[in-house]
Amino acid sequence: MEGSQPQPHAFQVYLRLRPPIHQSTTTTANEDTSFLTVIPPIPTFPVDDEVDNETKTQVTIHPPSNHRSQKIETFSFTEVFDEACGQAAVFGKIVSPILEGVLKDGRDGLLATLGVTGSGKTHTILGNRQTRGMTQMSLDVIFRSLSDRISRLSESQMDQCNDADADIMDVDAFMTKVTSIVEPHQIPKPNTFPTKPSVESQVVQVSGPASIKYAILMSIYEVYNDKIFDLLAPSTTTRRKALLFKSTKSSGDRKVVTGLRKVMVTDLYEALQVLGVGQYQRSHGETGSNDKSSRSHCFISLELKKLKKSKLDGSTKIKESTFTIVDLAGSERARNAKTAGDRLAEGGHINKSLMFLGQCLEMSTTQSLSQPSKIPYRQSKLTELLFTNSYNPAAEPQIAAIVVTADPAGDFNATSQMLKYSALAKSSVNPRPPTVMSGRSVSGSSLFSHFSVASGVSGATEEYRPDSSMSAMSALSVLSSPRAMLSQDMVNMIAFLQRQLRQADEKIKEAEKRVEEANARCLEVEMQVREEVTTEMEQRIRMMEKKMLLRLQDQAEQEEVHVDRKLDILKRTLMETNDENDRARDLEIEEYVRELEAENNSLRNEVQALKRKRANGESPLKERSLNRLKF
Ligand SMILES: Nc1ncnc2c1ncn2[C@@H]1O[C@H](COP(=O)(O)OP(=O)(O)OP(=O)(O)O)[C@@H](O)[C@H]1O
Repeated sequence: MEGSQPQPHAFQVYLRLRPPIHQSTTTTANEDTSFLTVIPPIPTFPVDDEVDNETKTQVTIHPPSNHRSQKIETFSFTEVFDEACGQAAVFGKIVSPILEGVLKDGRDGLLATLGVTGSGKTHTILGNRQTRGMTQMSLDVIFRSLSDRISRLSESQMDQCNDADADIMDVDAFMTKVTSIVEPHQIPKPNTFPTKPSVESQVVQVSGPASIKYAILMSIYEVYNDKIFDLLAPSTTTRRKALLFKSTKSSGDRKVVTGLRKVMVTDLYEALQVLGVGQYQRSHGETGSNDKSSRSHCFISLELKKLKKSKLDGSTKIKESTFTIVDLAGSERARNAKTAGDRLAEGGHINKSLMFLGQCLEMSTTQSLSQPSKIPYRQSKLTELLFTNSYNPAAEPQIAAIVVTADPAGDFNATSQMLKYSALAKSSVNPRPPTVMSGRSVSGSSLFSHFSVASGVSGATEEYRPDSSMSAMSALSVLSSPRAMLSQDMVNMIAFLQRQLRQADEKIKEAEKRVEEANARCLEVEMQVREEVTTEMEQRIRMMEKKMLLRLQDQAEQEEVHVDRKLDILKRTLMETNDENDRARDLEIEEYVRELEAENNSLRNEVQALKRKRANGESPLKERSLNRLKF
């Protein structure tokens, strides 16, 4: 499964310890000021032939007794080089494999040193008066390996491979130009560079027909206050022009430093001349921590142009590979460095860029190389320069190594901080207070002779008892004296701890399996309960529906009876109303009839009376009354 594979890391990260140089006047020869211990390789049980039992990969740091945290931390690296390791050993283990990749496979290579100020970064990269650094040894190996294949670029070839607006120059023209600006005596002479250690045995066999040639271009630049400056283009004015880091037409997605001066060199002597100019031009300064402290991140770039002539049309195909050597400025604490003004501002820029580098390194140990977008390397010029080409998706990733340098007797806080973000893995333990074990109290002198480990989820506790008679005090002195040789007892104890860890691991896995099974069972039960609840609910709903229907029917019937009753009342009321009306009308008619009859009677009487009067010959007035009656 892809996710479970260990992720490839952008860098191999090595740790190199600096030997003590100046014995403090207040420190006696026996007094041990070191807070750092290299853990001897743990023998594998049973002995595994494939495991390199000589390679040291871990260190522990023990805080000074007055430090607020007494946590003992362990850091893992690709390999740890102790104080006794010289330049040749470091070169052989770290740089030789990179050079093989560059010379044989045409890959890009990167070597960088990282560490607190004064921890030995520049010493590793450039050496000192007596010893060569990785740069001189690399140049020596490159020229020895390519010897009679070294060539110069023709004008047209220069145009062909100049993708970054570079100022490509022959070394003679370059030295003439430089010495017209800089006093020649100020530039370190190549013959003052040491010749030791020798690298004759490290020569890389380059295969292919002898017609394949190589041209070598050298450029040196620095990142100072987050700006890139060319160290091979000395200026007559104090104002230097910063260079751009960008992608060009021919470089595609890959970013390159544009406008750089690139000097064509054909042998070690010429290369050392160019290196001398770069070293002279680099920003240095005196600080409280280092009297010749690097105040910038210096990049030395060696471009190998592989020239292959076509037999068909005589044109030259150019394949490029670059080996970049980086001497980073050291992180520093202003209080220790006793800096002010420009130096303080430089220190701020240095620390900031190193903080970003730390973030990128930490993330690159947890991220897959296939997810480069998640590494925040665009935060500073330094991280962009270091990481952009490591993650170049268009090309094979470069072979990259970081050498973290540390002074075991230097600044504890700064060094532990540096180890924290550069280590490939880390763990820590807090010295434990007296513990109650198996019903017995373990305290004081027996704390170290009885070592307890809670094993796995069951909480069972196993005890470690040393085979030999190592006393609590001697165990204590081993733990507090990092430089002391670790006894067989300690090795046994570590092996015992490893066994315990393995057991705990197995128990954790078993417990995880059980939790998974329990989860599955829970899920099953949950499904069953859900089904039962659903069925019961459906039954209840059906019953409720039935009840509701019956109640509605009841209601409807009652309504009907109620309405019928109302209708009856209405009918009755109507009928009663009609009867009363009829009776009233009849009475009225009767009354009217009676009135009419009365009037009739009175009229009849009047007619009788008139008739009688007429018969008796009475007046016309009386006749008129008679007419009215006729009418
Ligand atoms: N492995 C070593 N063997 C011998 N001397 C060493 C070693 N490492 C460092 N030194 C010496 O320690 C001193 C400080 O080392 P160096 O200048 O390389 O530190 P640095 O990490 O580059 O510091 P800065 O970041 O301030 O430039 C120098 O005198 C150097 O020669």
